[in-house]
Amino acid sequence: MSYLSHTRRCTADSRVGGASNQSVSRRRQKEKVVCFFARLPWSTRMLQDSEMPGFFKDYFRVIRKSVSNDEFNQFSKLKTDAERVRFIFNLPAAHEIDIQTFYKGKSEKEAMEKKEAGNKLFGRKKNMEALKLYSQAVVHAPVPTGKYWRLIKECADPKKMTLYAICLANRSAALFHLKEFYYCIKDIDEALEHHYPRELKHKLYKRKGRLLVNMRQYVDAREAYRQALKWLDWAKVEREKRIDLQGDVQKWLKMFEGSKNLVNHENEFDPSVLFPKVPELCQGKNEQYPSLSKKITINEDNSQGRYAIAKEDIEPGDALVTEKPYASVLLREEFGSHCQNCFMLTKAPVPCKKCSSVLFCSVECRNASYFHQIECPILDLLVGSGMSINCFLAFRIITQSPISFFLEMQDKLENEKLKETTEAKELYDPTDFFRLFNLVTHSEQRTPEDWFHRTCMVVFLLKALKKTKYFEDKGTQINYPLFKDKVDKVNDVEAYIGALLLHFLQVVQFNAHEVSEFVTLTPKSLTGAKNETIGAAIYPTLALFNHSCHGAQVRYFSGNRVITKAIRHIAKGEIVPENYGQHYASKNKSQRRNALLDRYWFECSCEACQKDWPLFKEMEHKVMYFKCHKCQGPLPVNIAQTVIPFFKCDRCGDQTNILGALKNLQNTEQTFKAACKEMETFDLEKAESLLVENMKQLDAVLYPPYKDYHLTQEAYMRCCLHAGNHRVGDPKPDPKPEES
Ligand SMILES: C[S@@+](CC[C@H](N)C(=O)[O-])C[C@H]1O[C@@H](n2cnc3c(N)ncnc32)[C@H](O)[C@@H]1O
Repeated sequence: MSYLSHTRRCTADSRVGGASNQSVSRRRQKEKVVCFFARLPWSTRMLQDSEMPGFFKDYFRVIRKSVSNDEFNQFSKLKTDAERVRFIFNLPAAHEIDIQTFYKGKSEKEAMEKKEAGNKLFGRKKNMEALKLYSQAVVHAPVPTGKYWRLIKECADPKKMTLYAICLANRSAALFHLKEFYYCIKDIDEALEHHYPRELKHKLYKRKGRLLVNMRQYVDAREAYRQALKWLDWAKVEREKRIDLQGDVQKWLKMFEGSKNLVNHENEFDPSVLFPKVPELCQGKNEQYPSLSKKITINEDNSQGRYAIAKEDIEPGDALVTEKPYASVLLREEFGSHCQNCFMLTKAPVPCKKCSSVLFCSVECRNASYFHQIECPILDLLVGSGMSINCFLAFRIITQSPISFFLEMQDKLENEKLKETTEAKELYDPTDFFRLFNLVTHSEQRTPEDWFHRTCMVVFLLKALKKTKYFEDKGTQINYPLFKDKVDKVNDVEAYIGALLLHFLQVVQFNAHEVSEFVTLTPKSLTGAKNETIGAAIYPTLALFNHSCHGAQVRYFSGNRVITKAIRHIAKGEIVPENYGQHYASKNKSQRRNALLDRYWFECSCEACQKDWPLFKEMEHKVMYFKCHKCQGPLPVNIAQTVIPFFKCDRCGDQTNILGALKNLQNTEQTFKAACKEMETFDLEKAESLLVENMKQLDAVLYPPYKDYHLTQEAYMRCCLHAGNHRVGDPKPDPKPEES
């Protein structure tokens, strides 16, 4: 369900993420076996989504063509990001496109129509349907900002001024009947803050009073009834009716006055329950890396950079990471249904005050979204450029903080000792800008063409940013001339922001993650369920995990917060890897290694690559690797030819009788069957714990790869995904498979 009636139309030709999603689904079609590991689905090297229309392609071509070989040589010798930005900015060709701002503004007409349609359904007690229409009305209604008297003076149309509040109030009535009390109160408060007609206010306060009584918030309820009584003086009703209404309210007030110790009981309604539960980290928070479990720490070496390792044995099911993103961006096609700030599905959306292009789940999320105040007038321009979601993410890192924030950082960033100040032993705070800044960029390996392409994108983004109020922050104007109207000039502050953008375009290339939501066809079945991408985000601690084609964690989300849990045993001292979308069971070694080299610029040498593990469909299990009872070393056993159950370990020389292990394997079968039953009856918590037990049983006996372990992991991951962001509905359709 989208509350933005024109979002879908608009996405057909100018989506940020639509085409990316197509490529995800396409990949999934091919990877029927493992589909929950994907890191960033869109090509992380590309600045523009290759499948998307958009003018950036042409913009880049024009600039590149305008540069002579000599000029390009000059560019390739530049050393700093700011120099590169200035170079491209000073090219006349960079100013050949005219950047226009454009608000997808409010529509009084549309709001009125939706409200009227909602009223009809509400009158027929179709509250759910009415709620949807009222929500659309709320999104399209002009939001009066500023003081009432000022708006009157400016001759604002009084009807226009109250429309937003009336739509909210109507929606609150539908929410009341749907017993969605939390959202109902939120709507009432928002309506009262936005010029709800004073002659009707008594009704809203009375509704609020009833709700608060329901929620056992008696002190607040008394205040709401007092307000109702006060505003009844303005009600346009016959005298008798007024007396009636007053009597009703006074009855409640008397009841409150009469009761001793009137209190607000503990509010059962905690808004955090709206989010999927975030588990406690296994053994609690790591003191140095608060997003990690105590069982993990971060190491560093010359060949692999930083990576996570196990400080002690990790078992399947252990919660290893929970982290809020430093920045996140919702896919364009989710704009009509999810909150821009926290990515939650919105039940009663709150719109931007100026445009009707985006939604928030609450006033709090709207207030927390400084980035949208900046991006609002250029959102369609950015979308129309066809830039990838990665570029959007780099841009968001800038737009989510005011310019003053970056100016304060400037000296520190230029300080050569930056690395030292953020190194070892110190707290690794994922909200710290410097931690983000220090993520991998591989700048030293970039080609001049790569720098040129990236810098053109930066110049486009900078030109767009200059069209907003971003650079109008006080500090900038004092120290630097504002070139707001001079579109082809860049001052020091703008060049500095451009340099940061160039840096973060590189950071997101290697460190961004997709954010997903699990879509089930019905509320109580996982059959046909799919994990779908809804956005992208950057998690400064999770970004420190290196890749292995034999992934060790399932990743799922609560809003835009990431959670990971172990899906296999990892011994103390071993690397705790992530999987960057290249799993051994679904892609062969050369496919994986090529993709990793292409996207992440490293050659994978994980165990699956070194031993060239088979694909899932090719696992035959003639030879299985049992564990030596003494040293845990691998014992290769050819099941078909085995007569004597004793096997000598190559590592320690001891003999192991595998009969016990074979018996245990039979038990694991029972556990798996029991878990499947629980999944069928939809007791996913029970299923989850049986699957954890099953993984532990298998871990005790055999080394991977083998089918049973993989199937257990898959089932477990589905249970975890269901515990995270979840929607019931039709998954996005898979496009036709790619021609090979
Ligand atoms: C998301 S970062 C991982 C953290 C990174 N190692 C660091 O020092 O910050 C991705 C980069 O890490 C390196 N990397 C990841 N997995 C690797 C692996 N298995 N072997 C070698 N390098 C790896 C690559 O340079 C890759 O571009």
